[in-house]
Amino acid sequence: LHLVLRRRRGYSSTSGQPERKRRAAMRPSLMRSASQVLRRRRGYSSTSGQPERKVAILGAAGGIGQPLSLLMKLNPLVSSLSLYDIAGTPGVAADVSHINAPAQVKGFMGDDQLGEALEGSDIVIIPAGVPRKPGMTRDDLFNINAGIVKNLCTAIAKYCPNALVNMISNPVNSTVPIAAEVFKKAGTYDEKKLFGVTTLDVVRAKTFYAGKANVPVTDVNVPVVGGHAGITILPLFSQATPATNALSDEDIKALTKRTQDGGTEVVEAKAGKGSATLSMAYAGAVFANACLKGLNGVPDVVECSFVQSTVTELPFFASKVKLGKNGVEEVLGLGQLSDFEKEGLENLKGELKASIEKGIKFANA
Ligand SMILES: NC(=O)C1=CN([C@@H]2O[C@H](COP(=O)(O)OP(=O)(O)OC[C@H]3O[C@@H](n4cnc5c(N)ncnc54)[C@H](O)[C@@H]3O)[C@@H](O)[C@H]2O)C=CC1
Ligand SMILES: O=C([O-])CC(=O)C(=O)O
Repeated sequence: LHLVLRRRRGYSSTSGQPERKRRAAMRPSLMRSASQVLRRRRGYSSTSGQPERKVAILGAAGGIGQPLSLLMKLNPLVSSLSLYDIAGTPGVAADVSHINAPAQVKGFMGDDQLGEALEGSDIVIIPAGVPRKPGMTRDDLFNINAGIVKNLCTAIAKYCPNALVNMISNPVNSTVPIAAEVFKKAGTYDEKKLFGVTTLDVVRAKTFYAGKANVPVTDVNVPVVGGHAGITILPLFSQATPATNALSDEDIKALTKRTQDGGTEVVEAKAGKGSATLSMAYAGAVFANACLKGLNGVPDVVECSFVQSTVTELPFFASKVKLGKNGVEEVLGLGQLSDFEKEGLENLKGELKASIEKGIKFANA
């Protein structure tokens, strides 16, 4: 009886090993080791079979940086995690490095370690810079954050010009154009590799829609287009899935406004102690994971992001983007818009254009 039970559970009647293992053991060992050597030479990990991927986080000791470091350490697609900040990274790196997940963690602090932090990176995530306090707009952060982003991007152009850049630092509507100009000047600009992270807008739109439409939040998808500040954030609830006719025009207006003001809602609730950090770390990890999957050749990876674009007359615009082995594979169009969304689109263009131009002007000053 014991033997019959073991066989039913998938154990071989002869070796006593589970069938899976026994089949692997029968493969010619020479062929196996030759293919392993080849895969390792091509940059594949010897243990996971995934390509080796290095992710650097700049601003890793901050409110977003710390939980984002934790989430990226937990991502099985990351083999090397480089944590950079102007202060505090030795502690964050030591702490995160004790987690028994595969990524090798190293901390880097200060300008002279920035090059080493960046070298060989496949993805650089930038949550460096100051956050808002109540009463401020994201544009009020420009004076400090524009310079920080400019310096960090100058180093990226030098040390890892082929990396995908995930820009979180605000104002995203200006910091992404700043990065583009810095890379153009350095001769390294590739529009397929520069992303403004707008995933938190999508995360919020999904959560708020699910709550109002009373549908399971994990099933929900909502594209969010435009930019990442106030009215430039345009959720397309007419394209939300699962579709519902339970929402009135007033409901859609209220959901749109709540999504646009989501950042301010958190800033006010934190009452001077910064802006969204935990939900942003989650959103940043979702977007970086999508970039990693794209790099690794997973098909049909689509996320919204603020990228160089011809979807409208503006040079940068957030919309659905298909991610691939080189970053952006395709910038997808807006699809069918409701009249309310068409009006929102026209209304956002002035502010978004001005923010983009402000960034370009700063980088070239
Ligand atoms: N894209 C988005 O959806 C969101 C963007 N943000 C933005 O993210 C940025 C960071 O926010 P928090 O983490 O809350 O701020 P924080 O002040 O807690 O952390 C920022 C970190 O950046 C570091 N830093 C400053 N200058 C640096 C430099 N030159 N190189 C490397 N690191 C440097 C600081 O030392 C600090 O550890 C802010 O600009 C905020 O507005 C925040 C939430 C959402
Ligand atoms: O509102 C802020 O300042 C931070 C941010 O971008 C967001 O939470 O969407």
